[in-house]
Amino acid sequence: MENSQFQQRQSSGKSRFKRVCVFCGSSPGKNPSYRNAAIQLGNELVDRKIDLVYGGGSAGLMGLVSQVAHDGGCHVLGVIPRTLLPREITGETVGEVRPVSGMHQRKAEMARQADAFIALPGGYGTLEELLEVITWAQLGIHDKPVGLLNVDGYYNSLLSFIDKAVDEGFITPAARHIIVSAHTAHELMCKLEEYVPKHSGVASKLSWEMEQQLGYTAKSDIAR
Ligand SMILES: C/C(=C\CNc1ncnc2c1ncn2[C@@H]1O[C@H](COP(=O)(O)O)[C@@H](O)[C@H]1O)CO
Repeated sequence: MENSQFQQRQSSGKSRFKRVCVFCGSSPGKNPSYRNAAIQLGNELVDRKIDLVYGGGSAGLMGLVSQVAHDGGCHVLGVIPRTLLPREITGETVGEVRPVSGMHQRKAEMARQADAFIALPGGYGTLEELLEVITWAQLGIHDKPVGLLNVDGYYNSLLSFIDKAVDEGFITPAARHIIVSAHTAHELMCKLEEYVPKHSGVASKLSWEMEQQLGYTAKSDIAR
């Protein structure tokens, strides 16, 4: 994008993204900086008028980011597998709740709805969601930006591992570029606004068997 266009958007509080998907811990984590980062990310979404899609519920960091975005006037969409719908499991979801039939459908629906992805600190669920959208980008299923909020170096060891995989020839340098990381929500949002994909998907624009299995037959739904 032209630099002047970018500066214009920045100063008008507008973003290139209409809706961002946030993956994050269903636990708050021990370090208060994780909770602060979730709140700051929520505030960034509010400032930039970006809607939120996430895994639903009020648990951990998920609850914080969704509450801040909702309180600030953003539309919040929680995508929840029906089995997790009872409130005693995930807690109350603010905004709109979209029940889906399972975990795979949840990830596909979140991906379809979002223009970009951001991972805050989290555990297995967060890692799985993050690595899946990175893999989909590598394959050319989508070219949406993927951001990693590396709060207090939480993801340093993951990034080192990925760099090792590049050195060892398992990940291409272009695919390494898929991950945009930063230490603060503001810095990350600025980088994502400017992100231009460098990788060339091996099978982009194909009608993906996976999408069909998941019930999304429209080719461009996720790739938009
Ligand atoms: C099932 C239990 C608690 C409720 N847990 C979740 N509620 C909503 N979304 C969840 C839950 N667990 C995982 N997710 C999804 O994965 C990410 C968080 O996983 P993590 O392992 O905590 O990092 C999150 O982005 C959600 O989409 C009782 O055990």
